[in-house]
Amino acid sequence: MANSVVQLRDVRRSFVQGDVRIDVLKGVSLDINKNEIVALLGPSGSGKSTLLQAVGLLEGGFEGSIKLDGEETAQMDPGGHTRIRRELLGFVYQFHHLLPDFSALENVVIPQLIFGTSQSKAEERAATLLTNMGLGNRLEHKPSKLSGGEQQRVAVARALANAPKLVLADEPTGNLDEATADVVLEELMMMVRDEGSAALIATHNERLAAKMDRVVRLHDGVLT
Ligand SMILES: Nc1ncnc2c1ncn2[C@@H]1O[C@H](COP(=O)(O)OP(=O)(O)OP(=O)(O)O)[C@@H](O)[C@H]1O
Repeated sequence: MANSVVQLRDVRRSFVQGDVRIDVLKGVSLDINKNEIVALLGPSGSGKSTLLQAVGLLEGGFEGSIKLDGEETAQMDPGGHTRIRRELLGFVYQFHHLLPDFSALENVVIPQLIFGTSQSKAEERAATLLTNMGLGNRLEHKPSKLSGGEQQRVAVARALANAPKLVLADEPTGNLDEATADVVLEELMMMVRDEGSAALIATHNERLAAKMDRVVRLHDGVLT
């Protein structure tokens, strides 16, 4: 479908260890439209991270069809997956994973340089994104000089640096106190909307999920 950034059909994933087999995803189908922000809820261990890994092309071992921006990724080689991750996707994790020796600005510049953007354009965009996240006066600060919420804002700016069509976020505010989590999530959603991206955001927080465009729930290996 022309309007869908994500189209999953009957995605399955099992883990086998010794005699034990766990069927985590038992036939997940999902469409996410351009500009749509979808909350992914489900109890601990229900497979939210596993599903994000499938959509993020971060691991193999999945069955079914995973179309991203209309392209079938299931039979692609790892080079194709790397290209799609770079061109289409942005990631935010529960822990920021910023580069500790680099400033906030540099953390948002570096992925753009890897993408092939010029230094000056990358710096300009990084400054704009960080300013929009309320960090205009913290550009030169290293992560250790920033609070948890500020670090996560930098991680959001970094995820959006290459203008991804889809942001995948795994418990992006799970490590923050309630008030900060609310603000950072609002900002993440605002930035995703401003950038014209879509997002799939795994969370345990029903209240925050209710602020998104749509809620899907993983239960017993399928989405409801
Ligand atoms: N590499 C692996 N090998 C074996 N089992 C795995 C592996 N990765 C995940 N699992 C299992 O798959 C199930 C789903 O895990 P997953 O991390 O996707 O759940 P989740 O919904 O994200 O959980 P949480 O909310 O606690 O982060 C769990 O039972 C987990 O133990």
